[in-house]
Amino acid sequence: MPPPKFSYQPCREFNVVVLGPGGVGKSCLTAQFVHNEWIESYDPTIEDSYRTQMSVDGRQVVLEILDTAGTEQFVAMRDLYMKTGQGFLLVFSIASRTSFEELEMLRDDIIRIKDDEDIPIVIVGNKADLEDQRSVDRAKAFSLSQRWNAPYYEASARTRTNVDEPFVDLCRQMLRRDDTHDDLRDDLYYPHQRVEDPAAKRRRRKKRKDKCSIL
Ligand SMILES: Nc1nc2c(ncn2[C@@H]2O[C@H](COP(=O)(O)OP(=O)(O)OP(=O)(O)O)[C@@H](O)[C@H]2O)c(=O)[nH]1
Repeated sequence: MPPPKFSYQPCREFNVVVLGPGGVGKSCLTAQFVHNEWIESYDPTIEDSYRTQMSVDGRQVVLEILDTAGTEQFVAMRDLYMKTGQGFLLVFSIASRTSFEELEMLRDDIIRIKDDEDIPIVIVGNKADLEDQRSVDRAKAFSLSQRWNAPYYEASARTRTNVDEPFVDLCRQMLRRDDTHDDLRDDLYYPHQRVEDPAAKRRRRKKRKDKCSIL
């Protein structure tokens, strides 16, 4: 019998930033995702970070999640974390039209600061349990999602509905982007070499990504 084949899958680490206006449920979504806990009280965030590990399509991913402040007085740090973020969860409340309208400006800032139109973004309409208070039509949110080419999820941190899905989707986008950039880097390293020994390629990639530690 031939020996089993092992394919090396390095662990990836990504910085995720959770953005959105104040009170839309960014902290609650993050706490549900990371710790499976529901927070009833409202305590405006200044900045909290979480580290968590997950498996996406069989690949190990470590996420450094930054839960940011939605309240105006704390937004001065925005430029800094937009620079370091590799994926963004843009959260609004389906019960607040203004929170939805504010997302446009946030995305513009991300694109301006990162100088890149193709950044991994997922839009989350939170508080979906408050259907009777809905003031943002699903169709409106979907049309934004199409315009930005960013997936849209309706979620409820309260009922833990669609809490994991946006994070997983964002991971997939970041992994895809990382893989593409790897291939581009490989072409730069070996401009004349069309076919590289696959084992050498794997060793080189392993060197680049071995920084990831298991939590
Ligand atoms: N009904 C309902 N309430 C929610 C949901 N998510 C959060 N809340 C409530 O909304 C309030 C604000 O939630 P937070 O998670 O603190 O909001 P935030 O976006 O982090 O707010 P800032 O820290 O000011 O940016 C809290 O009282 C939560 O209990 C949800 O899915 N449904």
